[in-house]
Amino acid sequence: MTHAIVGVGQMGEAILSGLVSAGWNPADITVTVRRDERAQELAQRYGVRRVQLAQAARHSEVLVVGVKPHDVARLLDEVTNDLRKGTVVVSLAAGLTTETLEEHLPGGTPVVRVMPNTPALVGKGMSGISGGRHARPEHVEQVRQMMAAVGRAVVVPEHQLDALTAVSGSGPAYVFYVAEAMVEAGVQLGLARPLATELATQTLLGAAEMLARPGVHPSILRENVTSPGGTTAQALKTLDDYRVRAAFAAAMEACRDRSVELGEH
Ligand SMILES: NC(=O)C1=CN([C@@H]2O[C@H](COP(=O)(O)OP(=O)(O)OC[C@H]3O[C@@H](n4cnc5c(N)ncnc54)[C@H](O)[C@@H]3O)[C@@H](O)[C@H]2O)C=CC1
Ligand SMILES: O=C(O)[C@@H]1CCC=N1
Repeated sequence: MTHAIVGVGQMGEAILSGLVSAGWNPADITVTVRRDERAQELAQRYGVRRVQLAQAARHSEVLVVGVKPHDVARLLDEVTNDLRKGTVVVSLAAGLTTETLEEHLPGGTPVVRVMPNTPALVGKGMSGISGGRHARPEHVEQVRQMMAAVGRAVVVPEHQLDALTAVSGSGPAYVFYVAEAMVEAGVQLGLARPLATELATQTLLGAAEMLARPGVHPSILRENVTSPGGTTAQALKTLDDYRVRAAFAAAMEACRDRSVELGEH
């Protein structure tokens, strides 16, 4: 019995890489990909075996569906006749509800919806997890353990997954966006690009580690950097003048709404 990943793109590979780095035996993981070169690449990089979709459906304990939301229904329809009774189907797709997923699978199939993020690649992922109608607590726990191997994983009521997507699923992109903005601004100020990149990256890394310590709050950490009448106060006032906080609220609301919309089709 294996864990199968069907559709190994950005997110599927991040989870695969995280699991192998966490010590999972590659022999226990199969991948289903369309292109031969991709199969060879994944075999070389992680030591995993490629299987056809029907075989993944027949022999896996957990089948992770890592294709784009609009490809999920077609894939589940293809899988449904071969699916082993008891296989837990895991969807990574933004928006798609467990109810929709269940409609494309044999009655009684345990379905677990996961909203991961790409830092799973480096073992620092953050996943939200919800079980469908036929997922028993042990199925949800099995998936939680898989995602906990590549970072942190929380079980949440399904209606919260759209909002969770806006914070952690899409969140790494906001951080990369901030990193880009800081690097470009540093270059504008006359710093060489490699130096600006090193300064911004190490600053984000250090700040994130400080945030992750128990009992701290972002507001206190920010205050600790902000000397009265000093440089940071000027920078933060300018961010407020540009309504960056409001922009985050609007961006994350749009993200949540798009997740809901993806689930409606
Ligand atoms: N990229 C991210 O940061 C996150 C993505 N997700 C979700 O993960 C899923 C995948 O997203 P990405 O990895 O970004 O997309 P991607 O486009 O990088 O990967 C999807 C992969 O599925 C493959 N594929 C499509 N149909 C297939 C089939 N029938 N058989 C085998 N392979 C097939 C494609 O060739 C591609 O490699 C999406 O549903 C997305 O909503 C969730 C959280 C974060
Ligand atoms: O942009 C997307 O739709 C996916 C889901 C969360 C992150 N990436």
